[in-house]
Amino acid sequence: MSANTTFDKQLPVVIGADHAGFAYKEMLKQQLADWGWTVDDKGTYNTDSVDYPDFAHPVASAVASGAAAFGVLICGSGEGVCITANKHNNVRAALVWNNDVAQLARQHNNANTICLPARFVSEEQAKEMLRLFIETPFEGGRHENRVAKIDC
Ligand SMILES: O=C(CO)[C@H](O)[C@H](O)[C@H](O)COP(=O)(O)O
Repeated sequence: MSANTTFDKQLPVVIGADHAGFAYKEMLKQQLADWGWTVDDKGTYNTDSVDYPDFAHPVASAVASGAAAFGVLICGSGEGVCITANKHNNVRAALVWNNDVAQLARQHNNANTICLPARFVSEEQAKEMLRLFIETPFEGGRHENRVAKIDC
């Protein structure tokens, strides 16, 4: 399986998770490295109970500043990290739970951060959704103006 990209491969991918997403983060880090990405891991680094904003904010900051090509966030439902990341201007974090949503988040929303629900999808599903997210380009057209209106 390849992962051709629509993102800038000169930049690292930034990744973060809470305790519920830790195992998936480790698995996805390896997958991203196998696809040729440099990965900037913002934690957490074990399964001790933690607060998801402590990891979602650093990931979102790296995406917002342009230091990262895109962000990957994982928690139990994906909701906490997604809500947190979307507080940052220039971050379009998408909660992705199936393959179609992974593609639509890129095609229609030009999402630059993928949020995955570790407690509700398998590791294989998570990998495939990440691959589709990376490989799917933004469609532009009628979506350009809508995306431009998101930040406030
Ligand atoms: O933020 C979340 C819910 O929106 C995440 O799913 C967290 O991982 C979850 O709340 C953690 O739950 P726990 O009972 O503290 O493990």
